[in-house]
Amino acid sequence: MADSTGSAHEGRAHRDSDMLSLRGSNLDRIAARGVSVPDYDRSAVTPGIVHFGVGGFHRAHMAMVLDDLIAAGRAGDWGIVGAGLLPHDVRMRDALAGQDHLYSLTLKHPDGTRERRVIGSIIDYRYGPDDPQGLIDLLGDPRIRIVSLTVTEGGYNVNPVTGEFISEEPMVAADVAALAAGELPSTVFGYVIEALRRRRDAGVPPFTVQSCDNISENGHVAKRMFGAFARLVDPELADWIDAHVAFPNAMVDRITPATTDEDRAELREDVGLQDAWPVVAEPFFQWVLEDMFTSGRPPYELAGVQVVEDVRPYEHMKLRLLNSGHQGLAYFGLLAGYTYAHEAMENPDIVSYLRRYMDEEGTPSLEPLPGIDLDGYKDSLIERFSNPEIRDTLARLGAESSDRIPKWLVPVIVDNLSSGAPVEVAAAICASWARYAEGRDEQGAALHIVDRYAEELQRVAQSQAADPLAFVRQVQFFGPLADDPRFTSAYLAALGSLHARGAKETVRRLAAHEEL
Ligand SMILES: NC(=O)c1ccc[n+]([C@@H]2O[C@H](COP(=O)([O-])OP(=O)(O)OC[C@H]3O[C@@H](n4cnc5c(N)ncnc54)[C@H](O)[C@@H]3O)[C@@H](O)[C@H]2O)c1
Ligand SMILES: O=P(O)(O)OC[C@@H](O)[C@@H](O)[C@H](O)[C@H](O)CO
Repeated sequence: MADSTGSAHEGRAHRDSDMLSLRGSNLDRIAARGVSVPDYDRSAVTPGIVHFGVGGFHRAHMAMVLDDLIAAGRAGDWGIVGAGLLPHDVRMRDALAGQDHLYSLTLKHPDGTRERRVIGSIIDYRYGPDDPQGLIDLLGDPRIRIVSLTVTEGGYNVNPVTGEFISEEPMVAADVAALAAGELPSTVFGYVIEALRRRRDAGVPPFTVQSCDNISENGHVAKRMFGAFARLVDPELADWIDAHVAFPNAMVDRITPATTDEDRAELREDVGLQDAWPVVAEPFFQWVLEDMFTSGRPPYELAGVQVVEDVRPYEHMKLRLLNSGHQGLAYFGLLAGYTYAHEAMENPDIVSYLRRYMDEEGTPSLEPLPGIDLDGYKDSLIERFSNPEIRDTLARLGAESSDRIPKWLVPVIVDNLSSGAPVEVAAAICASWARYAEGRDEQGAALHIVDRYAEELQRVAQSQAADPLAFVRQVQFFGPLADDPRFTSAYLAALGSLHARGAKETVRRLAAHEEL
């Protein structure tokens, strides 16, 4: 395995004349500066995986695992070809193309230590619109045995109320029409389904579709959504996919904030390395993966992946404690005037209120987790959220809330209402989203809401002075919660307190179990 090199973040200034650009021919010189580099022959690595959605997370997680395995001589035929479909993906195409598809990964420890390495497992990158036929041909190549995804929660096109595929989504409808007319696709659904059709017709075994997104039962969701798209195109193909293509479930975990210019500058100053798009992440890593693959898989377990029969309990633990905990941090934190996750975690009331959510509401909604030290897990979440080096922004955690709250937090509330467990803190988190969606902070400054439904959310939130339940009556996000008095009484108390007393005092009361 390629060892990562630990070093303190020294702030040592490298001069411009000293600067190394990241490319294959510079790897020895980069290694001499204490950064571990791929010590395998990258030209001998052949493609086995096409990954859609090469962002920060894929490069901090799955691509690192493949880099470890290739370095260990166990996955030379599992090189990754990245694929991007959205207009902004040209930036990733150009950044990677300019550096032989290499990039650096920096793990930031809470004590300021950095572990830096160069990852070599991404061997090529295709931006779909440049050459759709080329991408389809690649997906049809028998060497490609896995198509993996980090296309975000919204990328699966699920109607949050019905759980069904949104077939009228314009890009999707256009792709269904394109495939019916024998034209090339443009969405991930179109590429994957058309490639599977071609493989079936050519007698090439199908690839596995391996989701790495933060969605409960992500494999099942992917199977249903890709299946629904296929059914719109060709019901027989849909039946064949249903019978022959594996969609394993997975729980994935590593906090990976968006890369900043400071991260690029730190790399130049500390190492003298010029990387167009480095990745930074926390040291913690977890990947629990269902062992269900259509055409083989890399020996993931040799690189620290937990390959198991049933992922669901782990997924629920993570989505309902970590990701819902992030939602608990984001809106209260932003309203209280914090910018970074670790800054908000310096407020002991925020820590206690989050712990109350995890202990009293997240935990009772979980199924038994034999062999898991749940208290230790929750302690570690508090530590991870508090890591001052990660500089994860509350804005990142609070973006696309309409994809996150319904998938992570609403299920906790629904389960607890049916089991009789408490929902006060989860209802307060919903209220913090509603208050945040009004678009003004407590000083009256504008909040920049990043959400594909931002306009509608803001319009509804601004009507809640007159109609305080308006926000949770949006059934597309909250289902029938507005009809349950146990939920609405807690929600209204929290929303009223946020308006009357502000976020910090509301959190203090929640932490202290005081009336709102
Ligand atoms: N960042 C983390 O801490 C983290 C941790 C665990 C899991 N994840 C999962 O990974 C996902 C991506 O996170 P990231 O930090 O890499 O984000 P990112 O913004 O860096 O990358 C997201 C990628 O997905 C692509 N994408 C988005 N919508 C798409 C669509 N409809 N079709 C095709 N491609 C689409 C984007 O173009 C981009 O390439 C998250 O949404 C989450 O599900 C992230
Ligand atoms: O990236 P998202 O959209 O799934 O959600 C934001 C964060 O909660 C998430 O990225 C966590 O950092 C991550 O799930 C940790 O593994």
